[in-house]
Amino acid sequence: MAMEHAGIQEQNRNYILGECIRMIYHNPSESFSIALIRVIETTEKLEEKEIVVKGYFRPLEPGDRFTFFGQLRIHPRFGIQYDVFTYKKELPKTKDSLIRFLSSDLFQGIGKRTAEKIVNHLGENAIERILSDPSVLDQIPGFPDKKIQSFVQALRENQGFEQTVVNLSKYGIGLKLAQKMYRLYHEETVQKLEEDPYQFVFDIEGFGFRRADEIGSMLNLPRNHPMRIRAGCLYVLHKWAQDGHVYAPLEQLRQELQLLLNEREESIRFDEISQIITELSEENFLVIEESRVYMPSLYFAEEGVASQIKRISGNSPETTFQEAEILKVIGQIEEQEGLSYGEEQYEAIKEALHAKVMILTGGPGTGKTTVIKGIIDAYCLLNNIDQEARKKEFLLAAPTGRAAKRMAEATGLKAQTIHRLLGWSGEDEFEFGPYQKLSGKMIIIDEFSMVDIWLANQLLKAIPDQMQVIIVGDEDQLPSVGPGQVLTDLLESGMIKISRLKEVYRQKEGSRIIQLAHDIKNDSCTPRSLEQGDDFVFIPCRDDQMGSLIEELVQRAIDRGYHPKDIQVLAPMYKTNTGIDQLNQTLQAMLNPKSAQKREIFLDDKVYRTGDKVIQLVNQPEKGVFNGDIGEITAILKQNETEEKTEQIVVLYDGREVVYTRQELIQLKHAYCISIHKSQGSEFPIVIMPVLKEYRKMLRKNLLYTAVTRCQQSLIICGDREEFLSGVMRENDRQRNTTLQTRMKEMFDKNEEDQEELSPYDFM
Ligand SMILES: Nc1ncnc2c1ncn2[C@@H]1O[C@H](COP(=O)(O)OP(=O)(O)OP(=O)(O)O)[C@@H](O)[C@H]1O
Repeated sequence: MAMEHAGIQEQNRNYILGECIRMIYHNPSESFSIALIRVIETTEKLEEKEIVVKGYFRPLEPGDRFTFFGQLRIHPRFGIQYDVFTYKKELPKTKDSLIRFLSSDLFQGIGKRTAEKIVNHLGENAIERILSDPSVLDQIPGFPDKKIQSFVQALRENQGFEQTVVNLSKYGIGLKLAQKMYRLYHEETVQKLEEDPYQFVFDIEGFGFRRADEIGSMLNLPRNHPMRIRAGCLYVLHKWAQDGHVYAPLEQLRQELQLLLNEREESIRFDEISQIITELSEENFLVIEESRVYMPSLYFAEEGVASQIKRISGNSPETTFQEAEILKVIGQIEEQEGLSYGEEQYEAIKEALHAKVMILTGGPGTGKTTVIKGIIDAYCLLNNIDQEARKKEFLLAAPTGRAAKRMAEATGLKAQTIHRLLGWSGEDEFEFGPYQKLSGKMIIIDEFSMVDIWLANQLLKAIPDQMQVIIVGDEDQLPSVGPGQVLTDLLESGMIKISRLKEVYRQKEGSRIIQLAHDIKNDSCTPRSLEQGDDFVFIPCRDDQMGSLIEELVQRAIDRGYHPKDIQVLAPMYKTNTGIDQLNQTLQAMLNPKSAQKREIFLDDKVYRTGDKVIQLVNQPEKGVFNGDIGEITAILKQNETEEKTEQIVVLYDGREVVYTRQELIQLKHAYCISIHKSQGSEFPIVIMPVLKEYRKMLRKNLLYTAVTRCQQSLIICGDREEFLSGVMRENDRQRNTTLQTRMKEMFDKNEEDQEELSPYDFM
């Protein structure tokens, strides 16, 4: 930000005027470029005659002259480079060069004579004059309107973005953000910004209220301008949603807003703020209910979840069974599976057979997956459903690909991500919803703690009246990334049948991992919980020793016969000294070092090579890969080796190959170490988990619980014992502002008082 604001005083900034020798790299999707230039003139302390420039700019042609404004940096591997903040194409300045430029191939239909006329009439800054007011061309004799139009268009295309970049840099806006803005408003970007900088807070991700506010000040917009207060209000509300809340308390919203708006000792009054909040609610930009303020999409999603659950619960299951019949089939299944269900497990299966909507909950290893399989088997035996029909009658889904895969492995049936099940298009559209419902007899959704209020609403809307719904999850896991705490609220609403599993089955004999998980859950973690066991060890270690300790631990696991993909390092933060990024570099160098046999491809400062373990960062339903999927780069193909004549990177996910273009590489990250948030819904044989002082602000009960419960066989926590013990005592961020519990009660009470009344949300 400090650097971006340097753009405001362009005159005083250091620059390099240079001529492009050649492009080294260009990523079209982000317009990220690296080029080698010859230095013509510079104010930087630079002795080199050639330098690599790097930043978000379009590809340059050899010979193009630009002035680059930026900062010199020493790259650890590539030496001295120039990080470009903004740049300016050097327009031809002399009369002759201007005529040559305007009559070049860039501008169809402009010959030398017309170019001369333009320059004679408009002078040496003809281009700037035409761009700021194309009507100046009316003065040119013999220049027909049609030709003017196409010329101005071509000139704008050629100069527009660069011109916009230069103008935006006066407001401290860097190239990357300028590109996003330009994509939306093209040549009108600067005009739009100068009319209403606050609008961009909502239009453009990464354009914060504070930035808008600074620009507002530069434009001398009054500080109590309604646009400013409105943008501030929605901004504060968005922040609450980003923190997981469904609503903000009105009083707190007002106070935060007043603080935000009066940071520079303005005196925007409470009543002015209240007035704007009322207006926004009248215009449906927000919803006020009693003393709570909601973004409309969140308000309606909550209403939707409550009303859909009421709708689905309103019917009875198609068939019911006698206890004796159930006992008989359970006996059969127990024999077949070679186990004996515990009391709670048996009750859970029985409840599920008869419930319209039920939640199956319990900590790790309590048998949730075993019970899911039991429910399906019992249902099929009781209803005479054969193996083929099973595939149609049960819908199995989970929020992540990994969790869905585990369900599929456990049940032998197809399981998919919720997004895929609902036919998500990749935009905001779903194939299945209120007008086209899913079909089948029963839906089972695992890892429900990860489902936010928006997705829960979307899912429930698509469930037909007759379908039985089994929601499975552990409320002590991290809450959903998106707003809401749907699982917790549904559990506490008292309106849904719940089967709680408490007895632990996994590694029953002396598993320290499971013991530790339960100690965390029950707030009874002490130094004894960290004592060594067959499957657990805590290794004390200083922050600065962590990198080499983790290398050593990984090496030891490999020596014991584990494959690197079975070993997962989990950490909470990306950018710290021993953050995820740094650990990935260390582990990549150790597990998949550079070699003549391995191809490489660079993205920004990262190198990806064949054999690298990578994680997918976003949902890509059309390719069948989802956020959190982990795979391995199996091939890197050059342009001339592919039919499409593009560079390609092939990643293998559980036996399935997915092809990425170079532009799509930003969807991947190295996965030797991944974030605990991204590990939700996955399990790994060996988990190594650093716990350091530098992670302190992230260390919380539910984060550590989630990490510990990802481990199947061996858990190694290393670092600071005190940080771990105080982290597990730090209350998790479960206290999210939501009203789902109340809505469930209201909705169900309404049902009892007036069975016939339908809520408008039944149709949403
Ligand atoms: N009644 C039982 N008798 C014997 N073993 C059992 C029983 N129930 C579960 N198990 C075993 O305990 C282990 C954990 O069970 P399961 O995977 O179903 O639990 P879970 O609650 O789904 O765990 P997680 O959420 O951690 O994946 C499995 O190895 C399973 O075979």
